[in-house]
Amino acid sequence: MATRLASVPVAETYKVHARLDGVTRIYPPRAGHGEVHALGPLSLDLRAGEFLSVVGPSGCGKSTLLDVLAGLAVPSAGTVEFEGKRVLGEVPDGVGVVFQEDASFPWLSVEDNVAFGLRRAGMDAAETRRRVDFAVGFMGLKDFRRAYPSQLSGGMRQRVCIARTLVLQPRLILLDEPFGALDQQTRLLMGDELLRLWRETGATVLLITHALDEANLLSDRIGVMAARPGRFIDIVGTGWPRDRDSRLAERPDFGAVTARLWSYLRGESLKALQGSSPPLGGEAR
Ligand SMILES: Nc1ncnc2c1ncn2[C@@H]1O[C@H](COP(=O)(O)OP(=O)(O)OP(=O)(O)O)[C@@H](O)[C@H]1O
Repeated sequence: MATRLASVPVAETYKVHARLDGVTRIYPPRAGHGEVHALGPLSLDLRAGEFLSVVGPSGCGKSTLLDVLAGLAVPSAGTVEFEGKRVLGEVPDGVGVVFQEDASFPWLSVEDNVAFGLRRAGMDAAETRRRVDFAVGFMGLKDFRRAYPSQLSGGMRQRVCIARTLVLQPRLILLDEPFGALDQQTRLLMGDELLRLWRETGATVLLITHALDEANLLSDRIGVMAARPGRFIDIVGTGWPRDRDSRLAERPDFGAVTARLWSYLRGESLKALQGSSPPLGGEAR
């Protein structure tokens, strides 16, 4: 039986884990540019314990959606809730965020990087050690715990960043293109790691990605966004088993889901390139 980081899997406690309701985000004008209507109106119910990916053309508002859900950006209209409480301008307890860029601190060893957030929060040394040991072992970094980021590959540095989020015992994990800078093979292996993390912690996961195959492989549902301002065109359910891994791509029915995603995105990507988009409803529940 695998060790769970969260003591009770979220799916046993909540049905809807996080909710965006009629959310828009408009960036104010800045030097030489008018305001930017980046997002919405958009609604989404994130189901407890699911793995949901979001895909969409470049600049359609995916990162803005994640920032608003994480409490890192305040919506211009609409509401955001996590575990039934309003999210108001700060990352709620229980939410962990992983970004694309290598956010490890180069002057700290792997274990000090992983312990950083816990120490800053004033956690006692014994509990910090227990959690760091678990996260370092879970992410396959045991032999590198005293190494510095400059001594690690890009994939391993990204493991450090995930371990740093994992020690916070997040019940909702938000990832913004976490594997964007990695080569294809490392990306596939990291995808398998992420699936294992999702299964064994029982957390809810929302992943932003450009890679349609990655979204297909990893997800229970895939939200497809229209060109800016980002709204959902559709939420595609994959129906894949929970104990999936990258071998899923060998199934004959795998390609049909990716093809469906691409059929949506082809037109939207062209619109994004041409700088226009049609009015859409934006409801996805
Ligand atoms: N701070 C800001 N001020 C003004 N406009 C912004 C700001 N941040 C983002 N934008 C604009 O909002 C739109 C959505 O940006 P966002 O980064 O959310 O899109 P994205 O889908 O994540 O893009 P990509 O796929 O290229 O990473 C873009 O047109 C972007 O230029």
